Amino acid sequence: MLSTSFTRIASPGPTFCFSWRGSTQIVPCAKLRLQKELDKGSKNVSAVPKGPKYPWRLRSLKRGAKHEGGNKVSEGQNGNDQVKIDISYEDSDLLGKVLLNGQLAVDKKTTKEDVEHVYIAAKLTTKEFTWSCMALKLEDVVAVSYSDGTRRFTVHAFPFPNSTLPFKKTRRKRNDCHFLALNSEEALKWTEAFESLKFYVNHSPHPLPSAKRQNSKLDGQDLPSIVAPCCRIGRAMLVILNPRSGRGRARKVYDSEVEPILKLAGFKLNVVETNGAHHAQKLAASVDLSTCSSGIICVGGDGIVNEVLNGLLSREDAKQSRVVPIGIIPAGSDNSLIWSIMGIRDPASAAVAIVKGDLISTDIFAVEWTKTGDVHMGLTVAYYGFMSDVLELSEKYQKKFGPLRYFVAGALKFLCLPRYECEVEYLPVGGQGNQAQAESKGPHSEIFIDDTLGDKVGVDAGAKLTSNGAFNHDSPFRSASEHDLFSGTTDANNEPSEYVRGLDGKTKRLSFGRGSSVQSGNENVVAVNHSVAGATSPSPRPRTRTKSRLDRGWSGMSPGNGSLRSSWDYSIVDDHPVDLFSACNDTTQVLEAKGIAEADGVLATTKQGLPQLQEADNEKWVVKQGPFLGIMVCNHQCKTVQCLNSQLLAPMAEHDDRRLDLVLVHKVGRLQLLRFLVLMQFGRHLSLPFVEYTKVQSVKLKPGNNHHKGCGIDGELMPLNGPISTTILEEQCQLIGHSVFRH
Ligand SMILES: Nc1ncnc2c1ncn2[C@@H]1O[C@H](COP(=O)(O)OP(=O)(O)OP(=O)(O)O)[C@@H](O)[C@H]1O
Repeated sequence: MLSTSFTRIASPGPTFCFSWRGSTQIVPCAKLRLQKELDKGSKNVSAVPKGPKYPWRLRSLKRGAKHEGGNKVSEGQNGNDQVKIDISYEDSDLLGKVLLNGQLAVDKKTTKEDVEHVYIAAKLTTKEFTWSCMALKLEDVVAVSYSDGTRRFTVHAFPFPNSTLPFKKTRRKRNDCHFLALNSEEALKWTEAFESLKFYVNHSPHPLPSAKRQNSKLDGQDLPSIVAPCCRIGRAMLVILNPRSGRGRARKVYDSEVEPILKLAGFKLNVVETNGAHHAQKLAASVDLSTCSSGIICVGGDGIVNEVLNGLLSREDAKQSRVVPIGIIPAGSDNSLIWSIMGIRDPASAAVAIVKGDLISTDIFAVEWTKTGDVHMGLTVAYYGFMSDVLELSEKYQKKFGPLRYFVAGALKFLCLPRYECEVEYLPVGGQGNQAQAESKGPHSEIFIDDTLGDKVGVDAGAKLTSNGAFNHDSPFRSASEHDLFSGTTDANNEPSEYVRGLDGKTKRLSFGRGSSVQSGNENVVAVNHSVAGATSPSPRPRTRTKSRLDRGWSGMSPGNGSLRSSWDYSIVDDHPVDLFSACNDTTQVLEAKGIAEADGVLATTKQGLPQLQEADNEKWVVKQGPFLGIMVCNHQCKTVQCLNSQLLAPMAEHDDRRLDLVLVHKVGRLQLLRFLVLMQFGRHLSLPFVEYTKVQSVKLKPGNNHHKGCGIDGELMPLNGPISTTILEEQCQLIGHSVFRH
């Protein structure tokens, strides 16, 4: 059902309102056109809103006539003054299914006896509540109040006020609409209809009958003759509020904008203010879950949500705590999580979303400190480099500048732009690794595998090799499965291709398990480290050999883009440790070592059927090292509300795709960094040649010998005193709310 109406109100101009997807819109151009038509006294009214937002068309609608499609056009009571066009699209679900039709009067709440209530047609659909030409979107309705046994009820809504100014920030405002039903049974029907739509009904007792009321004719009809609907049991929630969030106004925001909504909707709230860092984490780790059965609401920034998540997941009863839903009230500096996932950034909208009670499953990533085994979970982004330095510096300015502290710290860091040496290893999703490499436009010179050869063997010809890739034996980037590989398993995917099968014996041996490509920033040499079992494998002897076309072709030559995990590389350096960040100019040494290792038939002898082998079969780790400006591992788009609305760090990220989006920003000068920051405001920074973007399953990072010893996880500064690895967890967490993009 699509309802369209335009009304001439007080001033001469008619307003043209139409409802589309449950929202009432004013169309200025249509308004003008309609006004012209009406002023001309034309009997034909043509309103054709254009564009994808308004896919329907009204053409040549004659007042009082029947539209060709059978849609009824009814004339208003006052001739030209009010015209209501009611277009029924029976098959469409624009305004939802009709639940209840009836007559209601707007309760003027006056004590005067002689006030006459005019009953008008009202309708409740699954999307809207309409009476006369007024409409309330149900997504704005929070609760209904009903005085038992009377014919009065109130619908509490928090809609956005209509604003004609495009840049004006609008806030939801409370709008209580009071109604009088024809009798108490009718009133109960209405409240029951709302309740069937999962709205909370506040039942207040019948007001004590005053002498006046007892005499009243109307109240005679109010006598309760039916049982009141049973209202839902109040939902118990723990509210953890960070009073220092944002500009330190979280408490005020909560009291004025959030609590009234939650209380109206029947929530039982236990509000606790944090008294310092990690308080929220401790609370979430120790709270009795039965006291917050409906979830925990975090009032603050992303940091407080992160603390609550980590607290919940650290519990012994993790099975139960993991499913505790988390609600977010954005009162912090940034609130990237709720803004990116739900498109909500004002506290009242967040509260309304919590009231609706929908759940959004969101991926969780875990950052593990390899040396200590410590794990910290995150929902938004883990980063290292410029951003973590800015975060570190910004903490100094928290009190002085509030949310602006990031700008101040960013500007200061920008002036003394450091370089961040580190090694990044990642596992791309679905063979993206090679593609990512092929498309990589980094400023470093790279050597590509011979395209012709690559084509011939049916591998990704784009796989490229750069060098500098020597890794220490004790490289941290070894997960459980890597250890298995490390202990000498081969990759099943590294069976020789048809092409390789045709090669001579030595070359054939050399063709196993290529593909771990190492990209370095600066050197245009090739390093393909291939190796095998540490302890059990014979010690590979370095041998000098010149780089041949065939040598270059080794990398990535296994069928199906088979690449060996880079962990294979470590073992070869086992006996020949090479400083990670020293330029490995003598790449031939590495190549040679690889050749020897394989020539010695180590691969064949070390294959063992370890359980993780299958899992590792198709994994192709890509290693990059060199100076970077930033390494960001994003779990969602990472929008921020700091600058423009269009700013997003990872434009292609999804919060629930079980993937991480890796953004690598190579080291560039200030001007280029400025370009990056500006383009990021429009989400167009990926086009820059020094930016790489890959969807990954896992990322490992080993910081170089920098002075930068911090990384950020969801805005929390963490020490980075060793290598870390970031992976998506199997489990997801539940955020309370829904995406506004859905509507
Ligand atoms: N009472 C408190 N006093 C000082 N710090 C606190 C207090 N409560 C929590 N914190 C710390 O403040 C950190 C940041 O809080 P939060 O993320 O809520 O606000 P924000 O930094 O303003 O917002 P955002 O993270 O979105 O930028 C939390 O991680 C927590 O460690």
